[in-house]
Amino acid sequence: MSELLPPLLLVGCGKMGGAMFDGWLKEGPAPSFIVDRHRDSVPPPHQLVRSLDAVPASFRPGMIVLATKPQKVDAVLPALAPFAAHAPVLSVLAGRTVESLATALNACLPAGSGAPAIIRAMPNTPSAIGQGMTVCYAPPPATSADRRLCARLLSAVGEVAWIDHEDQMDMVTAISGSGPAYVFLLAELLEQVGINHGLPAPLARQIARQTVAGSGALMQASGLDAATLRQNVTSPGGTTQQALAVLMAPDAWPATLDAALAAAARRARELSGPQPVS
Ligand SMILES: NC(=O)c1ccc[n+]([C@@H]2O[C@H](COP(=O)([O-])OP(=O)(O)OC[C@H]3O[C@@H](n4cnc5c(N)ncnc54)[C@H](O)[C@@H]3O)[C@@H](O)[C@H]2O)c1
Ligand code: PRO
Repeated sequence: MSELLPPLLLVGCGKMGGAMFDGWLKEGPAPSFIVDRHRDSVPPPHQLVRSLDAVPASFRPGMIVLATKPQKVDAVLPALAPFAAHAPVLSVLAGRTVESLATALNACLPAGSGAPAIIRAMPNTPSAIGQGMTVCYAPPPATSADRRLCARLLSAVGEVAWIDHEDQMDMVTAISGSGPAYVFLLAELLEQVGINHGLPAPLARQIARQTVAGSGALMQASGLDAATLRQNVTSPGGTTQQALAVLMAPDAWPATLDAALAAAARRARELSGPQPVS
């Protein structure tokens, strides 16, 4: 039997925190506290509370996971600080830099406290089914033990990669953090175009969904390059070639995706520091 994941203090259990927690539940973390205003329940032995003030001061998490919206995080830092004095913080906030978060957290700690260990990570929602992709950045004072613990937690919900340069995180966010949304949009558009061209709606939905899901599964199972898999579909002089000539024109998908990812990365940079409360 695999070793239990350590006790967690998860602050924010919405779409992303919830996706990770649902994945961790399959591995069985040690009894943990989940702080969230909206989630209805968590299975025992874990405890759901509405505010950090309800977490016993004696609780010693192995890892604190911060997954509130960037606009909400500064409000939770004063109550989080006593726990952060004893455990590393894994932040999944888009944009917010380690230095900015450390400065804000430090301001809540008693004078003379050591600098908090903060690991910045960008996961994605397929973590809920163990198919996530998380990229991590862990500068000192995070230790190699903190990195190992973080890798253990995140590898329980998918693949993990590390970067040494924090400025790469904004493009990572644009690609793998936001990426599932682009894939789901593709499924939506395939379905809608099918309907617009006269297909029955249930059929359009079925073929769009299974095409996206099956293509992802094939890419993973085969290990082949995406370009090879694309070429395997593209018969010379056939139908796919005609569609790809439209999509691959320089001013079509290449330019559109470049602009879209640049916009997402720009927004991540805007979120690098404390945000106005919304
Ligand atoms: N959604 C994604 O695909 C995704 C991917 C990667 C990273 N992220 C990051 O994850 C974070 C959360 O995003 P989300 O989409 O899950 O948002 P969300 O709104 O679904 O979840 C945030 C949760 O935090 C809770 N919360 C906020 N303030 C609180 C407080 N003071 N006390 C207790 N609970 C509080 C809310 O109840 C909510 O359930 C963001 O920082 C985002 O950048 C999201
Ligand atoms: N969802 C978050 C956002 O849209 C971060 C990546 C995916 O900001």
